[in-house]
Amino acid sequence: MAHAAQPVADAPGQPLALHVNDLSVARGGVALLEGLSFSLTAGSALVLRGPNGSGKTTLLRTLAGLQPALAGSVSVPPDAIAYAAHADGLKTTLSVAENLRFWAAIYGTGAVAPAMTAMNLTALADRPAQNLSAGQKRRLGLARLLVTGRWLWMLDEPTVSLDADSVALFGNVVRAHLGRGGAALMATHIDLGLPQAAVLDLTPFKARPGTVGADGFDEAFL
Ligand SMILES: Nc1ncnc2c1ncn2[C@@H]1O[C@H](COP(=O)(O)OP(=O)(O)OP(=O)(O)O)[C@@H](O)[C@H]1O
Repeated sequence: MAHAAQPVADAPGQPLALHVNDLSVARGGVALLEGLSFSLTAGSALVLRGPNGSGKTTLLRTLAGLQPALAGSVSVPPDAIAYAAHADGLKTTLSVAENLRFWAAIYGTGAVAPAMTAMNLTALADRPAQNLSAGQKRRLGLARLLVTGRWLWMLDEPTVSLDADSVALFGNVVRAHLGRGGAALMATHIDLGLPQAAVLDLTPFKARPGTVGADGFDEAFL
């Protein structure tokens, strides 16, 4: 019987760590990955690799709590995770600074100015998000990570639309996050220049053909 991944709190006094055990994930009623186990500790990064359609986004969505797992356990609850998806999720009529203040209020943090500085947004602080270029929107979506105060970042192709300088800027942001004891799990084809990053190839965890995933889960609002 399929069941959702069970969040398990990290043991008190232990360093922050993500432990994924025997996880199976599906999308659209088709099982994609099965028997996946890995760990990610504070201060480190893990890059997901696998061909298009192999399930990198599906795995990140599952860990972030946007869809249930078919089986397995995840040691970190979704509310410890900051997820930067393909979509930037901006409030289009709010300015850059207002977007960040909005999220900072949601997450209970206040550090908007450093987030704008880190992603080179200060000069754009008063511009409505709907008037930003694609790369500027992406910079704002990524700056949001900094105001979440969450230690575990999950990044789905974070560098899409970014120019070389912005990729380097974001690499610095992730490095600083790791240096503060954060961690990052990411699907990316671009080298962010993270010496701490390990690679997890999802190919060996491809679900057997014909394996049927959970059905009837409504993704319409996710
Ligand atoms: N909303 C959806 N409904 C049904 N199937 C979907 C949906 N979204 C994605 N899929 C399918 O799920 C599979 C895994 O997609 P996913 O986006 O997780 O792969 P990926 O490894 O991130 O791919 P890419 O490298 O192209 O970004 C693909 O076959 C895709 O067509």
